[in-house]
Amino acid sequence: MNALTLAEAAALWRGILAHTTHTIEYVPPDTAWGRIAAADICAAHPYPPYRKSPFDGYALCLNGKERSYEVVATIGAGEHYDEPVLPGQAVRLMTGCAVPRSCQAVVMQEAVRRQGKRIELTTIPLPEDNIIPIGEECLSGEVLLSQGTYLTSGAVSVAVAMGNTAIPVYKDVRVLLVTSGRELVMAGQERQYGQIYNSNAYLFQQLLRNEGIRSAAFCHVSDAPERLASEIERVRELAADADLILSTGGVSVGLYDTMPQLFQHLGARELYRRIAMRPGSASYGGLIERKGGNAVPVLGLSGNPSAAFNAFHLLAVPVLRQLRGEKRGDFPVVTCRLNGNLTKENPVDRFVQGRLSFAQGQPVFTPNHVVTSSALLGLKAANALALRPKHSPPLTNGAEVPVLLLRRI
Ligand SMILES: Nc1nc2c(c(=O)[nH]1)N[C@H]1C(S)=C(S)[C@@H](COP(=O)(O)OP(=O)(O)OC[C@H]3O[C@@H](n4cnc5c(N)ncnc54)[C@H](O)[C@@H]3O)O[C@H]1N2
Ligand code: MOO
Repeated sequence: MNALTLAEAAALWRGILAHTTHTIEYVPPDTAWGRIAAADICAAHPYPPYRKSPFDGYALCLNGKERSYEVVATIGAGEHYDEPVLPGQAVRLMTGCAVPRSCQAVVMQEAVRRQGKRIELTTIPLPEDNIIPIGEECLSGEVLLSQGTYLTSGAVSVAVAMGNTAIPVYKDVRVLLVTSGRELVMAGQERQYGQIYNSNAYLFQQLLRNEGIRSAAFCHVSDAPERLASEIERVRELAADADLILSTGGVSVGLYDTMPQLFQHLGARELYRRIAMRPGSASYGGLIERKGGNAVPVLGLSGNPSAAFNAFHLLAVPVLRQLRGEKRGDFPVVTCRLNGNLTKENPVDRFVQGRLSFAQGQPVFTPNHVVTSSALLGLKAANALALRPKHSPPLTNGAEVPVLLLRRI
């Protein structure tokens, strides 16, 4: 059986996906969240675009050491006052207002005494005091978000703030998610003895959303031999417009582990059948060539929940990010103090599931209570994987351990 290390599999996918053709489309900002910038997104104007007041107060046309000013106008944010303001005159203005051109400083309203149309300053400001200059944060034409950036809500807000109305993004990747096994029932269905809920379907759908995939096509196959032919046809139809096929379960050596067979019928060329890591070693990789289009990666991940979670992050996320055109898609590695013991032998690379948290400001890794492939309950809080390379020694409480944080930072 063809087993690769995780590094070998990752390099194999990187090489294959380097040939991916990405299509650009322009979308309204409210649909850009989670998409990947398909071009550098630039500022259409400087920021701020005008001399801006950070306070509710008064803009002054300075008049030497004079403390008494005449208030000649009042403006709110969005309004502007274009009449000349003479030395000794002031304009009452609100936070965010454009400071009138002939004013040199702003004073907060708390720093003046107002009487009728006049104000009395408690201190005399210097020129440019309390005025945010044009272009303090960026100049017109500056690159705000480079091509390949994952668009967070903050990134989208910046693009909008800087005058971008149509956001260039890569056409989204269509994912087909397949689960397998007669023992599985969906939430809300009646569970018979010997059956369990199809929790991976819900796990993967949300993990895909975290990656910006709003909705994935979903299909469950029973793994019953007598249904294989019809199920292959059903998956074939759904797979016709998929850019990535992701499955969980049915990839090991059991009699009913029929996913590799199913993938073969879809025209997949097998790349590997096993990854030298724990958990998640039961893992299929394949590729379906498409005439005139990108080849479709097929990732058949283990059905065991913990193994599936690990393999999703370690194998599927890098593939998905590259397919979507994201640059810099790696998870960060954080050196943590171990809160617990990692005593298992490591005959192959091991990725121990657990939670990264902080104690007195220092990162701490707490392994899940049960760390087998089939473990389930640790998933409720797992956000990290401790890296235990092949042949690395056991670690005890308090030791330093490198940890992959399964989050974008
Ligand atoms: N004789 C051998 N048996 C097994 C081997 C082996 O090398 N020789 N490998 C073991 C390893 S390691 C793993 S991991 C599992 C992987 O099995 P599959 O990926 O084929 O998955 P299934 O057999 O379909 O299911 C395994 C386990 O997970 C449960 N499952 C499956 N799908 C879901 C789902 N969508 N939601 C929740 N739980 C799911 C399933 O009921 C099984 O309990 O094989 C070992 N066996
Ligand atoms: O593939 Mo299994 O998850 O190694 O444990």
